[in-house]
Amino acid sequence: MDTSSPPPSSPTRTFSNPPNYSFPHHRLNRVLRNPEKQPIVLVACGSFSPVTYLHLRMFEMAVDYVRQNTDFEIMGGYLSPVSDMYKKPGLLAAHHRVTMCTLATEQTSHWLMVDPWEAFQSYQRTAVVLDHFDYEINTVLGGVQTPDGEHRNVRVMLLAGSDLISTMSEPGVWSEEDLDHILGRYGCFIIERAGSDMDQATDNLARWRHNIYLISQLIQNDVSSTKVRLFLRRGLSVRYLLPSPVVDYIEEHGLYKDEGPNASNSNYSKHLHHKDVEKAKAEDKDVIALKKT
Ligand SMILES: Nc1ncnc2c1ncn2[C@@H]1O[C@H](COP(=O)(O)OP(=O)(O)OP(=O)(O)O)[C@@H](O)[C@H]1O
Ligand SMILES: NC(=O)c1ccc[n+]([C@@H]2O[C@H](COP(=O)(O)O)[C@@H](O)[C@H]2O)c1
Repeated sequence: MDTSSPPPSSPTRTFSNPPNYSFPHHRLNRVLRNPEKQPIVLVACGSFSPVTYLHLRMFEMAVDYVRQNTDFEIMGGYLSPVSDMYKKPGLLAAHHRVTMCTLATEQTSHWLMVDPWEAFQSYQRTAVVLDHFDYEINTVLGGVQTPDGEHRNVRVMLLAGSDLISTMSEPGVWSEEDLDHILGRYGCFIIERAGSDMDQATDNLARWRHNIYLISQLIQNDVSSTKVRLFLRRGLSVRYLLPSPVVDYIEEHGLYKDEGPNASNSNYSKHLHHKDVEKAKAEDKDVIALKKT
């Protein structure tokens, strides 16, 4: 899939919703605690196949960073699982991924939510996904209020790992207009990821530096969905790497026993990111190590 085709500008954007869709906002905080702060919402886009504790930890790391280093106040956090049309290897059907994310957020967090908007329709670029959040929160819901009842617009911000941000310097993956839209208009928090150099990842994004917040992982965690899928294929335990309800769901439905529908997807591999090549190499090494045991 060519993920870099040029966007329409957001003011004229119209959004197509999946059938029976309604924007989840049951945990969105609608009143700022501190009127001096700028209200923000965190959005993590990804495969979440399956969701891991690390995906959830990213939000908690962002909370600590925001409190200690910024004048933002976080009003809510969303996981936005990608569409099946993304056709990434290992991508399980959207209904399973959305259910696992919902189990994880509803049962282990009191503030995170899952938005199934992009999951249940054609592929939507990240710039469009952020516009959708902006539209739902600021236009449809009318933003948030200060304790005195004054209206405030919420700033939508992307939350991502440094591997994702490093793909922003790879030709053909993101369009320049989308980068300007995502990093110029919205901004992002980048979580350090083992094996991905944060400085290198952001070197080519210098013009948007003021909108890019780098968050170091003080406790290193390199759990990835790829490794979890590998373990499951090999019949190894993944308990305590993922929330228990997610492990139970995987077991009940016998998920990830084989490589999945997009295992040798040449369409995706045309745009295979550098990080995926590295992951595939690491996975090969892990398979060899596991075979020896
Ligand atoms: N260990 C990690 N450290 C930092 N960020 C991470 C980590 N794992 C995932 N992320 C981030 O979480 C977001 C969602 O990622 P995604 O679901 O595609 O995860 P993934 O674990 O990289 O998946 P896969 O292994 O299938 O490629 C991305 O922004 C990704 O960079
Ligand atoms: N041009 C784009 O909008 C673009 C390009 C690459 C990845 N992404 C997004 O990044 C997320 C994670 O992708 P990967 O799992 O391939 O790293 C997905 O939600 C995907 O839609 C968006």
